[in-house]
Amino acid sequence: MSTAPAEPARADTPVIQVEGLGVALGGQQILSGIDVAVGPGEVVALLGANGSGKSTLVRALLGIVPVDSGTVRLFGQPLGAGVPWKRVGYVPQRLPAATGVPANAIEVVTSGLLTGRRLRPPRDARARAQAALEQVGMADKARRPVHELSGGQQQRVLIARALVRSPDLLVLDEPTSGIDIPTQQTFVDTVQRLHADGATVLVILHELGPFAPLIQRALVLRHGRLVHDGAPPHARDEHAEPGHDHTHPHADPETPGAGPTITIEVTP
Ligand SMILES: Nc1ncnc2c1ncn2[C@@H]1O[C@H](COP(=O)(O)OP(=O)(O)OP(=O)(O)O)[C@@H](O)[C@H]1O
Repeated sequence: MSTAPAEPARADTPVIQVEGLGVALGGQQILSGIDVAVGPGEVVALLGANGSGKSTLVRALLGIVPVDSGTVRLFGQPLGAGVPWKRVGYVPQRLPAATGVPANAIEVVTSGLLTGRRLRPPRDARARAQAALEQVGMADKARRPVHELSGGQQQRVLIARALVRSPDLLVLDEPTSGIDIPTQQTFVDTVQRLHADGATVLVILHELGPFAPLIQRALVLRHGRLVHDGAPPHARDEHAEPGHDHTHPHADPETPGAGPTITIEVTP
């Protein structure tokens, strides 16, 4: 088989391009028929009820779970060694508070600078990692073992680990859950700065919350299918209060693509 050189990505090449994506896990179809393209510089929220497949979609995009059907391209390259992974930052869903990770915060953040086979971090890694910790308000905890940190602090370390790469594509799985409000705002400001520098952001959110001013477009999943791709829904005022933790779109399940009438309900 010939191995043609990868085509250089054009400026208008979608950063994320998904066609006919299907994922099955444990014998169960989790995602079906997902088509979506995210262009350079877009900030897109991924919404949907618990179990609708948001994390699975993000994990499939990043090659963490296998794709059963369809294709995924990042920066114009099919998933695999051709993807410029160095340009991708990922913040996974929050770790449980008590993990046995035998590393301190700055070591975890520095690991964000290791890519591919390169096991030696760049010379300025320490300074960059310290600066990233500062951006999430954790500079004073750089040498604290991660397992001694609270769940919210561990999440901030994972965010710093993604930020230290100065990613062109930042993918976040519920990044602000378990983080106090002032820190959430600091983090949103940081994402805003990355966006202003041209980064593309895909963020799974339970509710738009402090991210609302940044979100230009929302994708809503329901039972593993995309039912909305367009304007972000408005939070219902009477439900949009702290302490409410369940989010789901109000789309008719039989009418995919129901459009801007979708609202987010946040129930106690
Ligand atoms: N490794 C797996 N094996 C089998 N089923 C899985 C696996 N991972 C996820 N699932 C199932 O896939 C469905 C979608 O899960 P996923 O975590 O993607 O949903 P989600 O929308 O991110 O939910 P949440 O908001 O609760 O994080 C769920 O029914 C889940 O139980």
